[in-house]
Amino acid sequence: MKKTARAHTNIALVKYWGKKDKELIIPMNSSLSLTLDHFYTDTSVEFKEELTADNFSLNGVSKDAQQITNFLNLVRKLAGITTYAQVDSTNHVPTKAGLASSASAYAALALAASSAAGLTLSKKDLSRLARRGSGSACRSIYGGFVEWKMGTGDLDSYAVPFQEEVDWDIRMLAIVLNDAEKKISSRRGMQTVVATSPYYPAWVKTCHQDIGELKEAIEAKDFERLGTIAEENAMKMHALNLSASPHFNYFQPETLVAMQLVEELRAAGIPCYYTLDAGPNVKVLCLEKDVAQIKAKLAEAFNQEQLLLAAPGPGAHLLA
Ligand SMILES: O=C(O)C[C@@](O)(CF)CCOP(=O)(O)OP(=O)(O)O
Repeated sequence: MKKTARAHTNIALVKYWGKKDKELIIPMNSSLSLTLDHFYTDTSVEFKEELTADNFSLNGVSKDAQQITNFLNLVRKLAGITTYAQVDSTNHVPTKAGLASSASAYAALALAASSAAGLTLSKKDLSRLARRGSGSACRSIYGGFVEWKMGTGDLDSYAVPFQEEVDWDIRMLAIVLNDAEKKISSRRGMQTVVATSPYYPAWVKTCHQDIGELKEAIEAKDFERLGTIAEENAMKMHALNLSASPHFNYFQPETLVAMQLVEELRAAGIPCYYTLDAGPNVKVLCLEKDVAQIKAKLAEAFNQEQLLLAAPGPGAHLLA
């Protein structure tokens, strides 16, 4: 039976940037993210006896299905089936531009594939399954503020909702600088820093502290504190990249221009903070009431269609 699921991407405020176990995708530290409404993936899966291999299409274009097959093998094992599947995915996320399209993609695939295979997984087990596709995907099973508890292995490394109903006018304004493929994949980037950055042990320690303080800031609705923690955590993550060997970074000239404009806005009294992932895009954390002024300032360097506004979004759910 064909099943279709929708999952939204999430942006980490305390980042996942390094694996303890590459095969099972166990992280070196816990992370905490905000699921967004604007960017999502719709994926349908149908297991069909007549297929002789898995078929995969992305945005209507047939793609290599190897990664999908590796993931579906986990589902087939759980369900005790050997049938191949037709998988069709539509991404409403600028692909591979650091907007974590893999997060929404694998969360939607986990839900659609497990449902189509006749499984009714708990959200915990759905999060564990999504994690095997892409680490950050385990957080997109839930909406709002979500914590990925690092755990020690496959059984206890999964996301839990921290605050699914966000009654706060917090917004994320993504400045899409370049929706081309990013230079260094997240997978390769984090592998390099774990192996070579002298700052890596300090990163793990600081994330543990940041998560505790971030939770306090969310509970207190202290936006300045939340923004400061998120912005500084992102900079610490990118410091790992700059201190790796070979060093690398995801910045483009426009990335620094965007960061500077946000700093000028803050100096003018508008609370807004930036975060960056494995791409040149800058995401501005702000409050609904300040969006117009922030967009006006960013217009100094970017046109309006580059500015994508997102609010807190829902967890993964079946559409059909
Ligand atoms: O989302 C975050 O916590 C921070 C990042 O987005 C980068 F800034 C990491 C995303 O890594 P992902 O694509 O999940 O890696 P995978 O497990 O190797 O597939």
